Amino acid sequence: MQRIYMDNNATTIVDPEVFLAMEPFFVRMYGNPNSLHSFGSEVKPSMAMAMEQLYQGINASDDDDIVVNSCATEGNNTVIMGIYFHSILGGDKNHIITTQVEHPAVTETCRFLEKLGVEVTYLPVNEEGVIHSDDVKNAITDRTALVSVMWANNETGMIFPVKQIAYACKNRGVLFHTDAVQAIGKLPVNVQEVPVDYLTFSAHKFHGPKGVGGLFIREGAPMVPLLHGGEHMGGLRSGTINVAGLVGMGKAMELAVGNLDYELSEVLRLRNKLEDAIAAIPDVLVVGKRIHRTPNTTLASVRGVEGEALIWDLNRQGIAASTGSACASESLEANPVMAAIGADKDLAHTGVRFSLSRFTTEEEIDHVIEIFPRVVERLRDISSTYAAGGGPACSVSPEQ
Ligand SMILES: Cc1ncc(COP(=O)(O)O)c(CNc2co[nH]c2=O)c1O
Repeated sequence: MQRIYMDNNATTIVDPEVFLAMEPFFVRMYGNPNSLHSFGSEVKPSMAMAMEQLYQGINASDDDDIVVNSCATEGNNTVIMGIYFHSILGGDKNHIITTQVEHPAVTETCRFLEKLGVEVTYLPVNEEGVIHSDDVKNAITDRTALVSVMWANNETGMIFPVKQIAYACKNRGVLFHTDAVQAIGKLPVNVQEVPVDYLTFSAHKFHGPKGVGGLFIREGAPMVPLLHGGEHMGGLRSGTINVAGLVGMGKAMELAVGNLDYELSEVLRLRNKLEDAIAAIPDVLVVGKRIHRTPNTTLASVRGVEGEALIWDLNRQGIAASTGSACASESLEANPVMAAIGADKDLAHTGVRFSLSRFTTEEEIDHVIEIFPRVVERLRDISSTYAAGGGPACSVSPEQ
């Protein structure tokens, strides 16, 4: 059976060019870059080139730092815990601002700090799943140590007003972190235009390898390492660097930026073609206006069909998608994003997310368009909660 991968916000295929770039560093040039002998020194030029690709990819200046780590979860933890040690434990601040729809790598780190006495504001989102920059302005106090707001949401694809938020923080002298995992390779990310202090990303979200990520640190922004040990990354992150991963991430960044026009045209067209077909099904609503979303993502609420049942049935048909619900069962927690946007109790368990990539083909989209309505109809026929015409799923209707 032909399998179709539509879950690129979870992880992506490694671009073949990336794999080729990495291969030598597993089998021929495998030295530890910290070693003084030739096995160590011979890998340094390739590492330097990869770092340059990362700097160019987000338009970072030479005075800024990019710390290579294992993933965005590590990067998010490093920023938030580092601010705790620097500005809260070691300073007169005690407040962090974030949103209700951040990835758990941000929200769970904040919840951990609340146990240590830190005050955290989780800004609510509107029916589209985003906040307004004024929400941040109004939440900042003289005790605020950090604002952390994602560039784009992994479940809805909704894009946050990070430029306005960055300037609002700058004007109040508050440090700003953005989790850019779902923006790199889908949107232009330029840290000269958006004055963030910290920015995190993960290679496996833009066709690089799993297990390597990056943390951008603006010149002058305080940094307390999460991992201590040997002298690596200038003392900002101990641990022998993943040379092959860094080389792969650099190449992936170069390709991601180079394919941005394709992402914003062809991937967008294929996503919209799929979304139009999904939105045409009765009692199905797509979350968020397209103009405010990343070009590859669709989150749909399918009244009367639990998200988990939907993705399992799609999986049986060879189609890999993900649920917008953390889990579908009534007895388990509804998806915080769906709950946050005001979806009613039933709808909070019915989300299905499709996320495309530059490797998604028109034939694959046409196949999903053919299969998806049949899956919905089959599951609704056996649904105990669905009656046709059950009314709109939530307040947001699909927009062009
Ligand atoms: C916005 C965002 N931040 C951080 C992470 C964590 O990245 P990691 O540390 O490399 O794992 C993810 C992964 N998001 C998803 C992982 O699976 N489905 C997703 O939507 C994410 O989407």
